Amino acid sequence: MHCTEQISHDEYQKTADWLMSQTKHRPQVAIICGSGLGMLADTLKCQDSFAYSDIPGFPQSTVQGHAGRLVFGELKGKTCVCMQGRFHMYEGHSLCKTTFPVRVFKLMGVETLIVTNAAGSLADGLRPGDIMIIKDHVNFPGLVGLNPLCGPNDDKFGPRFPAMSGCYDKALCCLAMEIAKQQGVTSFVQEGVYAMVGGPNFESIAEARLLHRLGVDAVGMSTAPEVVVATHCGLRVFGLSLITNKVVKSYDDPDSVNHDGVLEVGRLRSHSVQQLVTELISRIEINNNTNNAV
Ligand SMILES: O=P(O)(O)O[C@@H]1C[C@H](O)[C@@H](CO)O1
Ligand code: HPA
Repeated sequence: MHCTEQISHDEYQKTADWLMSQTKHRPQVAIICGSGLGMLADTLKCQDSFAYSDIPGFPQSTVQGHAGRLVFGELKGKTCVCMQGRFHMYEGHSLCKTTFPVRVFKLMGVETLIVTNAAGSLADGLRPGDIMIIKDHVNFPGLVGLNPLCGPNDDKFGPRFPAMSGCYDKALCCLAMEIAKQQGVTSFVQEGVYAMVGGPNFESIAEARLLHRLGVDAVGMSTAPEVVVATHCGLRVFGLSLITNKVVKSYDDPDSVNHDGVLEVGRLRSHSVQQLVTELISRIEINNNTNNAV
């Protein structure tokens, strides 16, 4: 399923053209909201909003906590587009479909992608409620060939063999840490490595121990394919995980994770996540790459 579906350049372009015919906003920054983090769109001013079901070519969100709405608007002098709801491989979408919006954003002129997610912590120093700035990822599905870039390469988007060594922009990570200092929240903001697993089940204890031994700090079920596609087409990427639970690593630990708990931590930390992302966006430098504006 993942490697056989192909989406033509024209299909991405049609969706981008349709959106640009419906809104006057020309976004420079795109935000993908993780589980329970849809409130990031609430800060946008002068909003134009579209249900995914009304956007030609867009997949549908099926997960609770992912509203399924694309919101355009202004934030601190930047034009943004925000996905209130992302697509996951475990929903049955092909990886081309889960990452479809990223290429549409590229065609609309977006330069910077901000990805957010809910994740479970493996590192002992990461607690529920902490914000982890993603410095790198382990794309487990990608390592076994479940990669949105499988199939014929579209050279108009990027090269056949893109490097991923700098896929999370170092300068943006540093800027976010600096902002965390200025906002006085360093006690719950730190950097780490995110690993994507396929889901939809949470990890077994043996799996959790394996991930821990491999040096993974937090685990989730998304983000890496979006970042791979964004990096391939030259977008600058910033990512953060909201740690919503610790991953159980001991057979003696009676704790157990569930999706409602994940969403609840999102609600509790929404203000801090919003403040960090808002300030980051206000301080991002834009190149005003207008090649795709209509
Ligand atoms: O979209 P994200 O990665 O934030 O969602 C996480 C992973 C699962 O979809 C869900 C589990 O609670 O939250
Ligand atoms: O513990 C987790 N594992 C995988 N994905 C998750 N998303 C939120 N928490 C978790």
